[in-house]
Amino acid sequence: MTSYLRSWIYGGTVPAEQPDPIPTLQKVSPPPSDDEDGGDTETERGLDDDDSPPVFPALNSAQRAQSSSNKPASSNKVLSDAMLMPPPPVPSLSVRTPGVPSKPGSSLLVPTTTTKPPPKPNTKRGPKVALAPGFGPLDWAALKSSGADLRGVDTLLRIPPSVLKKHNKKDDAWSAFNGKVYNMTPYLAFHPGGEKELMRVAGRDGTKLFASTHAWVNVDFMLDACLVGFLVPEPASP
Ligand code: HEM
Repeated sequence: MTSYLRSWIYGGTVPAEQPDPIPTLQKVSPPPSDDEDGGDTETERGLDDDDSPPVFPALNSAQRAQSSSNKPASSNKVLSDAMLMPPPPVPSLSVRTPGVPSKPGSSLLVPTTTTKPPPKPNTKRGPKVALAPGFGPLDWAALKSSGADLRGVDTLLRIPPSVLKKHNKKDDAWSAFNGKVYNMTPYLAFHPGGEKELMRVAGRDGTKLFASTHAWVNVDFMLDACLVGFLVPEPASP
């Protein structure tokens, strides 16, 4: 059976082992019969005891003829490993050292953000000051909307730097932020950064220090009830 399969697969020429010779058809003439009909029963054809399947493909088929004679010898070769297509190259990712670019121009470059050390937090700002009871942000909001006079002036003023300079005491502390002058005195006890820090800009323009400390704080909203006027250039002396 194996020799038959081999002959089927290799088309008759087996490289390693020679196939069994293909049996040739032998014409068996029926034995002389007494039957006048000429004899057509199974017993008469001699097939009654033969359970073997028919040969496939048939011994005289065109398929068999083609496979055994027409194929070139090279088509029967089994490819060895060396003749096969080589496997794809191993991706360089597996041998890449973290933090070191594998190849210039590679799409697998480490993002520059991961190689830079994180920026140091701003340590220039002082710590939050513990506010006295009744001086929290909500208390300040309540005081602002209470209608109490937090300006100390009857009308908005035009304030030159020389005038601003004079308001530098705790009980009379003015400061300019973005061209607007505010009376900081009522806010001193409410400032989360403490009175001391706030007094650093008393009597002068505090825009720069304010922005470098906490640019996200909305001073115009925080001190809207404390507005006293606008910073103007010094009038020219006569
Ligand atoms: C009059 C204008 C100012 C207002 C309305 C104001 C308001 C505030 C507010 C609302 C906070 C809390 C911020 C937060 O929690 O994120 C704060 C914190 C602080 N402020 Fe001011 N501030 C003013 C001016 C200043 C100035 C001139 C300084 C001077 C350096 C200063 C120094 C600080 C500091 C050090 C903190 C620290 C606490 C923190 O880390 O939050 N502030 N300020």
